[in-house]
Amino acid sequence: MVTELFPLRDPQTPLVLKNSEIYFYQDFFDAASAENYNNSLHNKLPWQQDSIKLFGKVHPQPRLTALFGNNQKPYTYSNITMHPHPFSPELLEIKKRIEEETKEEFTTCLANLYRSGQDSMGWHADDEKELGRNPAIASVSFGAPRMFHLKHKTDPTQRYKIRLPSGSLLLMKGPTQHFWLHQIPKTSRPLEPRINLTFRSL
Ligand SMILES: O=C(O)CCC(=O)C(=O)O
Ligand SMILES: [Fe+2]
Repeated sequence: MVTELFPLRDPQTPLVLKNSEIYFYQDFFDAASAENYNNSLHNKLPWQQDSIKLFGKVHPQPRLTALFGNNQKPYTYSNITMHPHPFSPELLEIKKRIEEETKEEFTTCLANLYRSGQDSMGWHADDEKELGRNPAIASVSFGAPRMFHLKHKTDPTQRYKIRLPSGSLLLMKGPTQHFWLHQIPKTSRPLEPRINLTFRSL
C-alpha cells in the first residue's frame, strides 16, 4: 500500500517517516514566480538527453537534463558523467532563496525536464560518494504537478507518495538517502511539462 502524504501546517517540521529528515514547503514560490521560472527555464536552459545503460542495453534517458555548478566538479550518476555549466542569474536567485530558508549551501544544481507524463525517473537514492555523508538535497518543482514516491530500502511496509505542485520545495537531509529510495513514475494522464531543480553540494 502506498500512503499519500500531505503538507504539514508548519513546513519546518519534518514529515513523520522513520530514518529520514524530509521537509515539504507546498508554496515556497508564489504562483506568479513559479509560472515565470517555469517558462523561462524551459526556454533558456541548455537541455540535453543522455543515454543510460540498463541491463546491458543503451536507452535514451526518459527526460532532459542540465547540470550547473559554481565549481568545475563533474557529477556522475547511473554511469552518466555530466559537466556543469555556470549558474545563470535566475538559477542563482533560486539557489539563494533556498539557501536562506534551509540554512544549507549548495554548489551544484541538476535540472530535470519531464516533457510529458511519459517522462520519468526510476527508483534511486542520491547517495553518490561525491555528495558526502547525509547530504542535503533541495528539490524545487515548476509546471505540471507530479507524484514523488518514497520507499524504505529494507522495510516493505513503508511506501509513500507526495504530490509536488508548481512552486513547491522538498528538502531531504540527514539519513534519508541511506534508508530510502525515491522515484517519479510515469503517468498515462496527459500532462504539461514539469521542471525540477535539485540543489546539491559537491
Ligand atoms: O523530479 C524530481 O522531483 C526528482 C528528481 C531527483 O530525484 C533527482 O534529480 O535526483
Ligand atoms: Fe533523486
